[in-house]
This record gives sequence, structure tokens and C-alpha cells, in this order.
Amino acid sequence: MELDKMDENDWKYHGEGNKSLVVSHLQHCQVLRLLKFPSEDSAHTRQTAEQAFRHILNIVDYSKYVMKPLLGEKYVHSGEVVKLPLDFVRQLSLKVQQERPELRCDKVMDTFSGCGLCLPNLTQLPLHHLRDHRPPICVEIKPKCGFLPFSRHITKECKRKVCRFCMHQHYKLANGKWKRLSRYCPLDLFSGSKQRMYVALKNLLEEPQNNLKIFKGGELIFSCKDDAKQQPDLNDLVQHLRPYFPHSNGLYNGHQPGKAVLNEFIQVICSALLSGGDSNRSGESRKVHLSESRPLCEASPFPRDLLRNGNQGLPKDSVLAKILQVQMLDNLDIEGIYPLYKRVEQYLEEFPKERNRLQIDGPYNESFMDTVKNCPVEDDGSVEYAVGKVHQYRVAMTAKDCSIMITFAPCEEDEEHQLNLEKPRLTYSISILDLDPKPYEGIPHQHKLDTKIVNYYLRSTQAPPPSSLYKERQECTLLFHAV
Ligand SMILES: O=P(O)(O)O[C@@H]1[C@@H](OP(=O)(O)O)[C@H](OP(=O)(O)O)[C@H](O)[C@H](OP(=O)(O)O)[C@H]1OP(=O)(O)O
Ligand SMILES: Nc1ncnc2c1ncn2[C@@H]1O[C@H](COP(=O)(O)OP(=O)(O)OP(=O)(O)O)[C@@H](O)[C@H]1O
Repeated sequence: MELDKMDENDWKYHGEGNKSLVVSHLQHCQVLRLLKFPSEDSAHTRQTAEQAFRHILNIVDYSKYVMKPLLGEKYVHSGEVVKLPLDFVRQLSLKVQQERPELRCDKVMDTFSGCGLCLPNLTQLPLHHLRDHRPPICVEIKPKCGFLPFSRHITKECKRKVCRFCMHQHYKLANGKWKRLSRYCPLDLFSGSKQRMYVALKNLLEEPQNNLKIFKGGELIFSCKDDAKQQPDLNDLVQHLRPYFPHSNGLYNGHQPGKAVLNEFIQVICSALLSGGDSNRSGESRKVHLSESRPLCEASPFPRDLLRNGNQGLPKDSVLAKILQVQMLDNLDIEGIYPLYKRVEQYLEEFPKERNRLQIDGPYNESFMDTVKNCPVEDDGSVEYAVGKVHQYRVAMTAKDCSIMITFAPCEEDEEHQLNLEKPRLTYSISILDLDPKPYEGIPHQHKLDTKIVNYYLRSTQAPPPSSLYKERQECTLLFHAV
């Protein structure tokens, strides 16, 4: 990329999340990730160019020295920090504004620092794979937390039975983030059971929210609609996918042929998610089992009578196993972490200069990683133990909020990395993205949010019969429809 010749006309809007906006290059397989900040922030509270540069460098270092060693070299692309001409960034910001979904416009793109992150465009496959006229399909899944907490610090029994995602759905519906409950349950996706994974992926297709996006040739073709009342069009998706699964068009005796296409599509995603496991001498893939956490969420729609085989485990090197193992570094739960956070805070009040030595805000280097890996198991009352657990918790939080991108395209027989499917022959690549550090200061918010989610879930699912509920309902109305 020639930084002095940057032209906004070479780039187009690609997507965004809560913290960053992404543009993709029209010709090259590259994206630029630019930070966003709340639009109401006044000029003097914004980061200086130097702070913004440091911030993005921290993101790259965290990905490179912390998340990559934990998740695996092959899945993580850390990218590089780039200094962009301010004029280019301003023009780009104007250009993409009309493409942005309304629900993300509470934040504005950073047009002041001139710093960005350059990454490979993971919705595409490197050109040498493209010997076919059909462009690559990319499935982006934000799987969220795949286990039930097992910490002895948990005070609400329901947290041991119902997963955070399923509980959070009720809270999100109540405060208007989504219009319909998602039936997706992360524990089904992370189960390693093909049946349960199938159901999880089917439920994602029916209600994608911000957990599923599909791209074709780098263009978004399926996601939640900006108008959350509208459901995404599965028939439209089937039309896009049909050329990739030609033999399924004749299945089901011509009845519901779309169902056969979606069925095959889901199986391809499942195979990719389970791929990458190595083999032991008996030729069987080694599996990761979740011995400590109960493998089933009581709110999952998966039929209980089909659960005979229990938890089958994930192949050791699969992308799901890698993410789950990092998520499970959170073994104390926010209820166990919050008192340790307060211990650190108290210590820093007394010894503010220790903040650097304890690497509270980075740098995210090998020494930070050592603290994460070598944190003592037992609490000896020290600030070192508290910091180690807080670091581990933050790393786990990143893994609970990351996304998986599976990009596949039809291929010739001799190509590497083929999916182990009889038909069709697909070449694929899997990556993990959005591996930013979660701020230390966010812990009190996490603690409050946890309490709100659990309390709201208990109130909405264990409510007494309607006759005795009149007063409480009025309170709910006042709470969620403020005038
Ligand atoms: O707290 P959660 O579980 O709601 O996760 C937040 C996500 O909401 P979700 O539930 O996935 O819709 C949220 O996603 P959306 O903005 O809702 O798409 C962000 O990913 C947020 O991370 P950050 O603060 O931008 O670093 C996420 O916050 P963190 O908790 O990861 O900090
Ligand atoms: N390297 C990449 N290649 C292709 N698309 C990407 C890449 N990185 C990000 N994207 C797209 O941009 C979107 C926003 O990026 P990202 O998830 O990193 O934003 P974020 O603001 O950090 O998210 P969050 O809401 O989780 O904080 C992603 O959902 C994905 O569709």
C-alpha cells in the first residue's frame, strides 16, 4: 500500500462493529480498520494522534503476543499499524457515511489521528485458489461464550444452568436491542455434536442478530436487517448458494429444494468448524472435553431426548476448541474477579507508580503473556495473584467476543485444505478476528451488567401468574418505555 498515494475512491465501506469501522480495497485483498468514538465526545477528550497510534499498536501487540500464541498461528492475522494522510481519512469518512447502518451511527469514525490498522481481507481467498468462476463465500460467526461458569464464587444458581447468551437475550429484547429472541445457543455450537451444531447454525440463519454474516465475493449478502423488525431473506440466500451445491437442487423430489441447499451449507460450516484436529495413533481425532462445566444449557431449544450421547468434545486443534480453551481462562467468573479487581485498585491507590510494572494498560508483550500463563492457582492474598487473574479474565473476555470467519470456494481435486466432504469439493480458510484487549476499567461495568442480566432473566422467566403480576408489569412498562 503506497501511503502517499491513498485515494478514497479505491476503498469502499465493508462493515463495522461497536469500536471500529472497516473499509475494503476495490482491487487488493486488504481492509483498513479505523477506530470510532462516541459522537458526543468533545474535541479535547479525544485521543491525540500519538495516543491513537499507541492504542492501535497495543491492539496489534495484544493480537501478536497474547492471542496468537493462545489461539494458534494459523487462525490469527494481527495486521500492521499504518499512518494515513488526514485528507484521505476525511474524504473516506464522508464517502462511507451513507452506507453505515443507523444503529451504528451513535459513533463517528476517527478522522483526527490518521492511524489505522491494515489487515488481509478475510472474506476473500488469496488469488491462487480462485480457479473457478464462483466467488468465495465467507461465513462470519460471533459465537460468544460457549460454557457454563463453574466458579465457586457464583451466587445465582441459574448461572450454572442457563448460559449467558440465552439469559442476555431476554435483557436485549426488553431494552429494544433486538425485536425477536434468538434460539441460537453457543453451548450447542461448541458441543462438538454434529446434531447440536446443526441446530445452532440453523437458528443463527433464522435470527442472525450480530452473530452471523455471510459474504459472497467480499460483498455482504446476508445479515440482520438494519430495520430489526424485518427478518433476513433465506430464499435470497438460497439463490446465492445454489451454484455452490448444484447436486442438492435435485434432492427432496423437487419439494423444498432450498432446504437441501441450506442443509448442505450448514454441513460445510460444521465440517470447517470441526476441522484442523490432529490424529493420534488410533487415527481418531483427539478431543477436548469440558469436564468442569455442564455441557448443556437449559434454555437451548435442542430436544433433550436427543442428548443421549452427551457432550462429544471438540477436535483438539479445531477453531472452536481453541476459542473455548481461552474463554475458559475465566474460571472465577466476574463474581470472583470483581473482589480481585478491587484489591488491585486499592493497591494502585496506595502505589500509583506500580500501574506500569503490573502492566495494567499494557504493553502487551511476552512478559504480560507470562503473567497470564503462570498465574498461581491458589490465592495467596497478593496483588500479583489478583493482577494475574484479572489479566486472565480480560483475555477470556476477548475470546468471548471474537468472531470466526470461514471462507470457502469450489476447488480443483489437488488443492490443499479441502473440506472432508464427499461433495462438493471446497477449498477453505478459517480465521479469528476482533481480538482487541478489553479494558481493565470495564470490570465494574461487567459486574453490574452480569447482575442486571441475571436479575432480568429471573424476573422474566420465573414471573408469577398474570393475575398477581399487575403491579410488577406496570413497573416493567415504566422501566422499558421511558417517556
Ligand atoms: O457484553 P456483551 O456480551 O454484550 O458483549 C458486547 C457486544 O454485545 P453483544 O452481546 O455481542 O451483542 C458488543 O457487540 P455489539 O456492539 O452489540 O455488536 C461489543 O462487541 C462489545 O465489545 P466492545 O465493548 O466493543 O469491545 C461487547 O462487550 P464486552 O463485554 O465484550 O466488552
Ligand atoms: N480482516 C478483515 N477482513 C474482512 N472483514 C473484516 C476484517 N476485520 C473486520 N471485518 C469486518 O468488519 C466488521 C467489524 O469489525 P470488528 O468486528 O473488528 O469491529 P469491532 O467494532 O471491533 O466489533 P465489536 O462490536 O465486537 O467491538 C466485522 O464484523 C467483519 O465483518
